[in-house]
Amino acid sequence: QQALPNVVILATGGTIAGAGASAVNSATYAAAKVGVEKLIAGLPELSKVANVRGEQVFQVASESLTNDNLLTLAKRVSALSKQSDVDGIVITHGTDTLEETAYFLTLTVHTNKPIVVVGSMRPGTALSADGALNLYNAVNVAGSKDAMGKGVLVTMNDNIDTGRDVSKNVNIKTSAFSSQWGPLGMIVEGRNYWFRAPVKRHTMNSEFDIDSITTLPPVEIAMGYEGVSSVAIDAIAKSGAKALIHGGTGNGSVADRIVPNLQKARSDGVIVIRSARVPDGFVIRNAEQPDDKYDWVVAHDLRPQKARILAMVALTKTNNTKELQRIFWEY
Ligand SMILES: NC(=O)C[C@H](N)C(=O)O
Repeated sequence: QQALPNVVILATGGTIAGAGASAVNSATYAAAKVGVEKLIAGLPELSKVANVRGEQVFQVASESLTNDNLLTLAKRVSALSKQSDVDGIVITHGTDTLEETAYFLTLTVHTNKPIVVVGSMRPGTALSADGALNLYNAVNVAGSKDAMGKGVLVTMNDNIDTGRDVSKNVNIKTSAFSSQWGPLGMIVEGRNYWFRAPVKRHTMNSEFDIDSITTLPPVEIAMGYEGVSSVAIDAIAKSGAKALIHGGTGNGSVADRIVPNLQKARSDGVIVIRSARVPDGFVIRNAEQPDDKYDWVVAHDLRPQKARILAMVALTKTNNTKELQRIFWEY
């Protein structure tokens, strides 16, 4: 229909494409089973809000996605966003790493058009399955003029969150996703209600562009915990990783016995980035550790898995630690 927006659904798998043996199987099921055409056919309400077409990009549970998958998906999103017959793009995705893909797209796709990443916590075969409404909301937001220029968005459980801030904070339950700095708004019966807009650099305003990124450097994560040893750090430093994210305790603190190992990693050329394992953590530069002296970078408010995404993207442009720190403040 001419008056309706054109929305493309890129399907990648996950629980939103999952199927269980019975309606009571909300947690025991196989992810990534149902194809995109069947997802669309199962939701006739979509045809009233947008001209929808689907593409099956992958069919995997999101915990198994790779860096190459990320590049393939982002390049497809970028190409579609340049087409005049595409008004918005929805990506159906498993929820386990949805926040990482959403942040990667936020950083690398240059467009004002709405990009919405969506998943579900229950397979479509389960009682009170959440995927249909989440997808309906995603298509609505992707086809909305008022969603333009707000970066990559996530529509889970009636909320509209930014791809940058949102994380999976709960499993099993449908209230899985939330943002440290709050949602941007919510969607009810196909209408968007906005309350705030992102201020961190994203999409059109990003210095990174997926069209000129061909590979991502290896970046690994080592967690901090009581009784931590240097085993993970030493192994990562020797692996050829370009950066090591330390998911530190509390304010991104580092056990005194592993500080020399991190210093050694840095002097061997590995970028050391201090993050916090606290879900709503925040790392202050030169608090807890003398980052200037050690030439380390701090991850600002990013969780280890989000810091890894930004580090990979940033390292495609620079390995200067001052520049990397600027990037961590700005994105
Ligand atoms: N709810 C989900 O989608 C979980 C699933 N393991 C996935 O990420 O693909």
